[in-house]
Amino acid sequence: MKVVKFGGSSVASATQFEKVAKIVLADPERKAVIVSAPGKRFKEDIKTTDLLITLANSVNENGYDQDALTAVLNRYKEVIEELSLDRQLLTEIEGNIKESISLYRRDYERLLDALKASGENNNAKVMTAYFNALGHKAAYISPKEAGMLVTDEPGNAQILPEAYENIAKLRERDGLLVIPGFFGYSHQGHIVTFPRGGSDITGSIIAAGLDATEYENFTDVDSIYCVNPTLVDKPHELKELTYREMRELSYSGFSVFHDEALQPVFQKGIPVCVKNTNHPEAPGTRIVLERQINDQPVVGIASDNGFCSVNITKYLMNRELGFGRRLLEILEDEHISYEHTPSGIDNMSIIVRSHQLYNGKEERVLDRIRQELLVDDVYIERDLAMIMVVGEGMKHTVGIASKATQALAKSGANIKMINQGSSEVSMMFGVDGATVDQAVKCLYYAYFVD
Ligand SMILES: Nc1ncnc2c1ncn2[C@@H]1O[C@H](COP(=O)(O)OP(=O)(O)O)[C@@H](O)[C@H]1O
Ligand SMILES: N[C@@H](CC(=O)OP(=O)(O)O)C(=O)O
Repeated sequence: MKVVKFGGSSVASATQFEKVAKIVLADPERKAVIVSAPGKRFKEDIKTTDLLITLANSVNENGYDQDALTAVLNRYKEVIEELSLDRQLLTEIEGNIKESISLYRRDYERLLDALKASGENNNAKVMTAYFNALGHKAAYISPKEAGMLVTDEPGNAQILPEAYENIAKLRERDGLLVIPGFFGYSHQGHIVTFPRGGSDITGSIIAAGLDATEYENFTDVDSIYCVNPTLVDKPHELKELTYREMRELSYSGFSVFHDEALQPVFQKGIPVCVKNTNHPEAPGTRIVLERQINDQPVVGIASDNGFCSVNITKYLMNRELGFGRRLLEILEDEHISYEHTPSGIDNMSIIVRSHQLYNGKEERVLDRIRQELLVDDVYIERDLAMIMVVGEGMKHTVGIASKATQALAKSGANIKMINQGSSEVSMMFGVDGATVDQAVKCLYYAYFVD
């Protein structure tokens, strides 16, 4: 039994729906179909999720922006009309969106989650109607019916362990199961969405719950490439990656597969195959527990912007018991998660995502560090980018770091920090945000071309 997830680009238009049906029906093992909300049809297009966010932002005491609602409805209208589906579906979609607006009008966080979730929810209903119209038995399964229980954190849901037992019961159901991605329900009865891009997470949870033999993730590229294909022309295709490699790469910028989507399948050892809806014959990339390490120690180079570093200096920091703990406690108190903590004997840097330090939080954190830890100096460095060089083979290969530092020097990027975890599956470099693209290109040439 396979679980198949189709990303936003794969369900963006009637033509894409036709490709999806062809793919699903070509293999009787494909049992559960997870769909995203309609994504971009062309480069400048706007994803339905973003249209829904605009709609949520327009809601006030007096109503909402009718144009914003029309923009959302048009995405479904186009598909319903072109596939000659029952127009009643569109009326239901409109009713469903208006109901969410009137229910949550005074609670922005819940409204936002309910509207964001409606993007995938309504698309799953349209997809089910399409399978039925083609004469195939398919049922729309709401995340509530599937028992997708999640934590009650709007926009940041995490699956609860009891959800897996609920999902397992779906194995007995006949026909295709069409399940909307991106959200679940909390014990409090609220719709709660996963982080952006979270339909990948739903697919992985359903695959684990159903004990699938494979999780197929259909997108708009033939495979996962060794660098972001928008940065380098025709980079190397990756045939196979381990879960650990993929986790590092997706966390660090390979947006093709959500990093939080690996845990559920990893725990069950279910292989993931990333494939192209527009070219399903291509073998795609398999993500597995172990792979044969070949003579290519580095498999990928990922990068991400939007970090900042809180740099702290205190003489004899190394002798002060509990310094690190108290510093991290301040961050915990302020609800800030950190990414890396490179350190020296008298200094420590905490790398955090910049969006967490806003609305006066930055000043409060600095003041607390000064007053509670009596540091000699503390300041924040913004606009940092992190580059991650990843590969299971790195730990057995001499000279990986020197190759990287030479390539970074050649690119003109100034290395602000280097971090290598004990797993030795990755090496991180912090550079100025403005220099990161050129840096990645030079690293790509150093490891994959030269
Ligand atoms: N290393 C990479 N390999 C393949 N695609 C990548 C990589 N890094 C970033 N991407 C981007 O990820 C995109 C697919 O992800 P996404 O837009 O989320 O697709 P979907 O619509 O299927 O959810 C690709 O079009 C590509 O631009
Ligand atoms: N539609 C949601 C969830 C998702 O996973 O979408 P996509 O498959 O288009 O990345 C988003 O845009 O975040």
